[in-house]
Amino acid sequence: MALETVAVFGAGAWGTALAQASAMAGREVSLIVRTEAQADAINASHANEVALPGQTLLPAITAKTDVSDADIIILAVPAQATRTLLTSLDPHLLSEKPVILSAKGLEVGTLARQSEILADMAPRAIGHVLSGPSFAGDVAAGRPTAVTLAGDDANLTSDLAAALAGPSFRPYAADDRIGVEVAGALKNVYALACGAVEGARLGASARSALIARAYAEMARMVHALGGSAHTLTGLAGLGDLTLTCTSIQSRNYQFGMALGAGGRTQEILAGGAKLAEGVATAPVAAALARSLDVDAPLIDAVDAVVAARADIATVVAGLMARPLKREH
Ligand SMILES: NC(=O)C1=CN([C@@H]2O[C@H](COP(=O)(O)OP(=O)(O)OC[C@H]3O[C@@H](n4cnc5c(N)ncnc54)[C@H](OP(=O)(O)O)[C@@H]3O)[C@@H](O)[C@H]2O)C=CC1
Ligand SMILES: O=C(CO)COP(=O)(O)O
Repeated sequence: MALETVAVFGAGAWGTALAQASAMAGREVSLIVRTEAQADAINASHANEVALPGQTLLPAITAKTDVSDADIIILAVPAQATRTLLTSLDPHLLSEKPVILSAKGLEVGTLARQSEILADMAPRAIGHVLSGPSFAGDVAAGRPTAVTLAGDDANLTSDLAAALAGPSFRPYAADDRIGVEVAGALKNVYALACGAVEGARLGASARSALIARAYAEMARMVHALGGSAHTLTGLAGLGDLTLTCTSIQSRNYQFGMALGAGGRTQEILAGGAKLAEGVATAPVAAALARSLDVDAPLIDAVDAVVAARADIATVVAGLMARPLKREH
């Protein structure tokens, strides 16, 4: 299968960074934007000043409002927009093509993972999931980054990883799509919690305890959903959980800090917060845990705080008062 040309849908921070990584790997890239004005601005300046200010984009990237064909399709819109985007695309564009899902979130209403949305909307597409510790700014600037790329066909996934790999972007091929995408979605929920710990000044010990217990909870969720808990030892699990749960660069962590400082979700959103996928995913993950009968006290705690059903002090007291148990 030819893997020369790439179309990236979604010209936010992550879509632009993945376009840049693809261009660094030697691919010819179409970055699909929503308006001609956006396309003109990006092509004239060789930069996406809205999404990634100050970052020069490689000449192999052309911004467009549409594309008729590409060997590799990357979807990089927010998790809640993936279905709408897929509704608008010509099914022939995706048919028998590798489609890489890069959003990290679960769909409100359906509780669906990104690859379930793709299977629903474009059953002939060959779904892959890309996740791992990777801030858009780092990837676009060529700072060393490693991610997981999971798909069902081992040979194709390895070929895709090779087609996107560059001197500073290293995708590891894997086969556990469920584990990779559940990890990517849930780490945003835990990043809200860790940010809240910081915002409420509960201390570094609390944050590390939270990360370790989040890992255990995530393993229960992945297992219950049919993925492999072993996947969590890798980039999409441990790698992204530690990055997002400890870095103030993370938008989810920043949102959590605002919650921890006493802000309410609606106020923080109204104040112009950047995209924090965990806000939409927390109630979905909580519903999923209930439907699977998985014990998920941390997801429940984040859900309660995000929905303003409880304050941080109350959920922390509740977590600390849970019956003592053996660690494993
Ligand atoms: N930023 C990062 O470091 C990383 C982000 N991700 C994930 O990537 C996903 C996107 O995040 P990110 O790029 O940062 O978010 P941004 O908020 O920077 O950008 C989102 C982009 O999606 C576009 N968009 C929204 N809805 C649609 C739609 N229906 N059709 C077409 N385009 C649409 C927006 O377009 P418009 O501007 O026209 O509104 C915007 O350009 C998230 O799931 C995030 O978790 C993953 C790894 C790293
Ligand atoms: O997923 C990311 C890094 O791997 C980006 O995290 P935020 O969306 O929290 O900024």
